[in-house]
Amino acid sequence: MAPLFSRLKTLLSRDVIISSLTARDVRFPTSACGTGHGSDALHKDPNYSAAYAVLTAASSNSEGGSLYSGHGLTFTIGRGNEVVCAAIKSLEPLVVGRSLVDIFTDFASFWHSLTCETQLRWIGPEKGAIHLAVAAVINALWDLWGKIECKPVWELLSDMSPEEIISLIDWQYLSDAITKDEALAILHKQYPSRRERVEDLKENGYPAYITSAGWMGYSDEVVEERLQSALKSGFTKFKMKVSRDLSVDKHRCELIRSILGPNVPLMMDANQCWDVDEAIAHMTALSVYKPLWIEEPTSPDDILGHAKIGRALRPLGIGIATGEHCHNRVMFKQFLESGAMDYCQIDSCRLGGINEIIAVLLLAEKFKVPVCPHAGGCGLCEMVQHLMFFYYICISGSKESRLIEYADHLHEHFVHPVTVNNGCYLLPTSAGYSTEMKKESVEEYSYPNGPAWTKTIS
Ligand SMILES: C[C@H](O)[C@@H](O)[C@@H](O)[C@H](O)C(=O)O
Ligand SMILES: [Mg+2]
Repeated sequence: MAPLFSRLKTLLSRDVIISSLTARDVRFPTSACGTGHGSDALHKDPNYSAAYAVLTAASSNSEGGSLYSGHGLTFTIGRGNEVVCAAIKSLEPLVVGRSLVDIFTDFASFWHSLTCETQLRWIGPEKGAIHLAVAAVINALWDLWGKIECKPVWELLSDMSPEEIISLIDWQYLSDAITKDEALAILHKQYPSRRERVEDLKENGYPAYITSAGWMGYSDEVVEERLQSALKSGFTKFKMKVSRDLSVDKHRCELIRSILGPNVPLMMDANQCWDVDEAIAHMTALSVYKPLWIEEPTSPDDILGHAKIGRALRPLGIGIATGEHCHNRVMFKQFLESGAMDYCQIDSCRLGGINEIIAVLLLAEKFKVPVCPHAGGCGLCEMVQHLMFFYYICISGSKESRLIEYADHLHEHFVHPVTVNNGCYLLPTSAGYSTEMKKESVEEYSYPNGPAWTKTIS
């Protein structure tokens, strides 16, 4: 029996079960009054939202209240939230009544039981609203586990042995690209030096780039003001949105480069707005502004298209970044194996939560593609910090070419929001996955009956 699992059995008896699962539809009116927050070429009016899953755990033998609660979420940009909340409710019979010890000591089987339930899998499999719902539930379980162990999730993961980490993954569909032995070798390589990297993180944090200075809907004045303030607070790397309109993009590039200078790293994000050949033509025209990468240049499902764009743009010094809409490990496997992705942008709740994300982090390491996770949104920064700290400590062993995205929105609604100082994420110390939202925020922004919405609607 692995040490972590025996310790878990001393902390919890088998009769501690999941006693309830609720889904709350929490939406923030970020697009109200045409603020432009979060907007891009295709998503012009996002209302950043969380399909918020709350799990409670209690002893099945007592009348008493719950012992623990875990909070998880998946990110949507508004109306889709109702579909994901309904999908979370559909998972309830697979979750409520299950023993926590059974779940955590064979987490891969539990994960598989959610993604492969014989009738629900038809509306995926492992994609779309049902997979987002799995992510919310799995994220809530990790938050719960961290709280039981009194550790932030990055630390819970980084204290696991390579074998324990491997046991979290559902290996189905992966064996042609990475074997368990190869994954173990990656983890064992970094094992002896884990402590050094924890110390480094405590001292220096982890470098971030900022997105929220360059949303599509911002006026020139707002872009300028936000860039200046980001520079002042210590950011040194930036991302801007690009669109189908080349003259608008050139104008914004001129503006942004005039403020940042020619050499500050600048990323561009097209949010899927071009066909493959259009992407090549558009980015060739923007190459004078020296973007480090072009993100989501075309359909997120078009692996061969990304490969073609990459072949055309790499000679111009532009890499291909994608992944925020890449819905499962099988898609990532193909992107990585075919050289269609230069920066791997896992999303903390597009994939089915931490268990599947670890599989992708290991795949990316095997194919030597740096991971720069998608964040921002609502609660994504809170989650990805744990994933990147774990990735650095246990898998990559290096910060080179690997950045965490940061956007400056909605952190105030979380009980333990991220702390970013001088352009770097700092190590979180509170137990769990940083996913718990403030009760008053959940009430205020519950859709459609929370005061924030009744005021807007009436
Ligand atoms: C609608 C959203 O804000 C997206 O524009 C955002 O997630 C973006 O793609 C990003 O990379 O941060
Ligand atoms: Mg993006």
